[in-house]
Amino acid sequence: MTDSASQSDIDNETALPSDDDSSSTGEPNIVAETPPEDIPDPTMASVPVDERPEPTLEIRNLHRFFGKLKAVNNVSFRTYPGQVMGFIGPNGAGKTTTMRIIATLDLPTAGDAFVCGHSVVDDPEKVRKKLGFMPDGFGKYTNMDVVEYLDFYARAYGFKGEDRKEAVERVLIFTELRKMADKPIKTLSKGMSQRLGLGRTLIHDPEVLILDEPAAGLDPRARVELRELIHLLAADMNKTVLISSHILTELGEICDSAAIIEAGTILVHGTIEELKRHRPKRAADDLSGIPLAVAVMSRSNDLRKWLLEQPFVTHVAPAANRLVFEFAGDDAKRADLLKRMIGQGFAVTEFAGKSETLEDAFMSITEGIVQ
Ligand SMILES: Nc1ncnc2c1ncn2[C@@H]1O[C@H](COP(=O)(O)OP(=O)(O)OP(=O)(O)O)[C@@H](O)[C@H]1O
Repeated sequence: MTDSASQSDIDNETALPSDDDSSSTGEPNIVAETPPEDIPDPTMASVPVDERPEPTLEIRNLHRFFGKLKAVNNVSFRTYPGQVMGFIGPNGAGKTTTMRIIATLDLPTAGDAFVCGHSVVDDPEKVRKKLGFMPDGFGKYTNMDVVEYLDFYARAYGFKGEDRKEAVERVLIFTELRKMADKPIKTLSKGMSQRLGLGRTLIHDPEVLILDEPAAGLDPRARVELRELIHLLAADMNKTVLISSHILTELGEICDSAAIIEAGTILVHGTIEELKRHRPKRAADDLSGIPLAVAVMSRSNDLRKWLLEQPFVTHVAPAANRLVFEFAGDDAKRADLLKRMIGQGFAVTEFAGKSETLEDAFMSITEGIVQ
């Protein structure tokens, strides 16, 4: 897993601009790129560099400034065929700006992105053939039928005759919109409408899919259905999917890795398991530690008071039928704490590390910075 510390190490090694370099002009002053072998790559961490496949999506030192606002500030990552990567961050973090650049709808202030080896700066036409982009909000021509809409996009991508019919049919079947083919778009539910948007993105059978908040506004069933389609695209059809969301838990089940971005900078990039285990670096005088949970058959209030007096224990709080607290001691001290607790006559039924959710990770990694 990479975090902001290692990213800044890379910056120093490659003489990328410090914040101060660009504050007066709003222009980054890039003099060297991150060497490809140093681009964050959590899913390939255990694969020797010379045995790794070619990435289908590679973002290299991407910057996009709007005046002095650093909407995207030195973002780098890679993904591969058959992988789903989550792009997670609060509002205004820089997700859409990054995705628009990958989709060749905007140009970077500095840096580059490569789709199947083609540069978005130098070869946008080649990128567009390989890439499908589903934006946050998209026009739907609501008076058109579903089939007309898909046919329109198939024409736009240059399909003719039987090939066009086949492309539309393939998408209708994949998105399970076949039975809605002749219905006007305005009669579709939000979930169906999002599936149609995904279908439009798939009409030219791209290798890389960029999906900006595709699950926003969907009810739980529609979310599950969309998630299933995205899983199929990667697992069965070997596509690379970059998907953004505010909600980490939503992506946990389908993503191979996720990058958490805030204020234009990737804070952490890792596999989902790595993100769950992530602990922010703490100041030397910060006494808080790993979260633990303890349950007792009775005398919970007494235990709470007792815990508050113990060394290395902080943040004691009741949660459901348990007490949760943070413990800064090592394993031996943790074992000693349990021994003394039992020695005090507490009937302990559970003493364990509190399981971390992706939401816990998101909250501990991001700070709520708004630029
Ligand atoms: N064309 C533009 N001109 C000026 N500022 C912009 C422009 N586009 C985006 N921004 C700013 O760049 C920052 C990043 O915006 P972006 O839309 O990429 O964030 P996001 O992570 O996608 O947020 P959300 O989840 O709300 O969509 C924001 O502060 C936004 O206001």
